[in-house]
Parts: sequence; C-alpha cells; structure tokens
Amino acid sequence: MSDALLSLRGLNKTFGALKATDDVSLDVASDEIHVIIGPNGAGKSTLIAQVAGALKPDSGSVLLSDEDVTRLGVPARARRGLARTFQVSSLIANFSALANVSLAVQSHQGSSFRLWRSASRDSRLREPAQEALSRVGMAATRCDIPVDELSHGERRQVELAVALALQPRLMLLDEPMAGLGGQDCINMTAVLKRLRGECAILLVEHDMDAVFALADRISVLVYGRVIASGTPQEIRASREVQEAYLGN
Ligand SMILES: Nc1ncnc2c1ncn2[C@@H]1O[C@H](COP(=O)(O)OP(=O)(O)OP(=O)(O)O)[C@@H](O)[C@H]1O
Repeated sequence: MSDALLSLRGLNKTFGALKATDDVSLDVASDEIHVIIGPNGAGKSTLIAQVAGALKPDSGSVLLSDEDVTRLGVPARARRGLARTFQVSSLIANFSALANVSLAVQSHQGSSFRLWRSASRDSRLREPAQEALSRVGMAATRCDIPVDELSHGERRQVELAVALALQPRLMLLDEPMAGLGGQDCINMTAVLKRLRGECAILLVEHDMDAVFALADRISVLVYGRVIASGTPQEIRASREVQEAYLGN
C-alpha cells in the first residue's frame, strides 16, 4: 500500500512523432494540492486527460488508491471520486448556476432522469447545490441567473461548484485562473486554499502567484517529461527549472 491517492507510473503518450507524455511518474497525496507547471505545449492538458480517463496512455499506469484504473473510462473514474474542470467552460449556458450545480448533485446521487427538468426545484438537489456554490464564494443573489449572463470569474466559480457537488476525492483543475482578472484570481486562489485538505487537488496553472500561493508540491513538465518535482521552495531553487521555465 502507498500513501498516495493518485499514482502515475511511467505514463507515455505520443501523437504521431510527438512525445506529449514521456515516462511521467508522480504521486498526489489525499490532502495535497499538487500543481503542474510548464511552458505552452509541454503536455500538461494531455497528462490531465490521461488522469481523468479521457485519453488512454500508450503505456504506463494510473492508480487511484492503489487500484489500477488505467483502462477505465471517465464515468468509472468519476464514480471512484475523480472530478475535473476544463480550460473551456463545460456549463449549460442557458441554465442558472443553481441548475447547473443541481444537475451535478443529481448525477452524483444517481437520481432518476425524470427529475432532470426540475433539478433546481428539488430540495434534495438544491440544498447541496447551494452549499457547493456558497463554498466557492458565489453570491446568493447570482445563483438564479443563467450562466451565460454571469461574469467569467463567476462562471469559473460555478464550474468549481459543479466539481465539488460530486464530492470528489481528487479534483483535476485545468487552468482555473485562465482569463481571470487580478481580483478574481485572488478570490479563486482563496477559495482553492480553503479546499486544501478536504480533497486532493491536481492543478495545471500558468499564474505563478497562484501556483506558489497554493502548491504543497509542484511538478515541472517540459517536452512531456517531469524535469523536477518538489516543494515550492525546492522548485524555486532548482537551476534546471530556472533555465527551462521559470527563468523565462
Ligand atoms: N489530440 C492531439 N493530437 C495531436 N497532437 C496533440 C493532441 N493533443 C495535444 N497535442 C499536442 O501535444 C502537445 C502537448 O499539448 P498539451 O495541450 O497537453 O500542452 P499544454 O502543456 O497543456 O499546453 P498549454 O499550456 O498551451 O495548454 C502539443 O504539442 C499539442 O499540439
């Protein structure tokens, strides 16, 4: 038995001649925020997709609590406690924040499809949805507004609430700060900080203020390879990381 909730062992993925994931091994503990950084095209999203089950590695394995889930798809991994947010919004645009999150609660509870239309009116779905929205700092007065009328920052909060409504053991967040302005970034960082310890978080992020404010551990990916993995202090001090990435 290992202490890791998630273990990646020797993952490889190629697209034609391009090695997008090159022998990647890393562990994420059940209470840690593990951040993956690296230049554009380094293979961060490709790696997240393999953890989520959306992309199959050519070789190597993905272990969740020591169970080999490499050959399982997205729904089977979601049932084991894996939730993912995307760089591009995955919300239903003309549904309210509350309806979007209520649907996530419904899918987690496995209740019947017939309830779908009235998900946000059913208190068994609405109350946990409201709680998830309040945990991400969403103003109560904004929860009934269609998400396409919300600000970009608010939509990011709703996406996080959707993930939280699934009561995940591990959240995969692909660039949660993307497109956020200064204050929204600070708010999102504070929300994610409050989630530390409740579930493991594997996070891809370019915003270095957020990365160093949040990370328990950082792995640096360059050309698909992990060139360094360690505490924020170790990563800051690494000459190889400075040369390959942070120095830029
Ligand atoms: N489905 C695909 N088919 C072919 N090539 C792909 C595919 N998906 C990704 N790639 C390539 O794999 C490499 C890694 O892409 P990926 O999106 O994982 O990088 P990234 O580190 O997430 O980049 P960014 O920071 O810009 O989001 C890139 O060269 C990309 O063009």
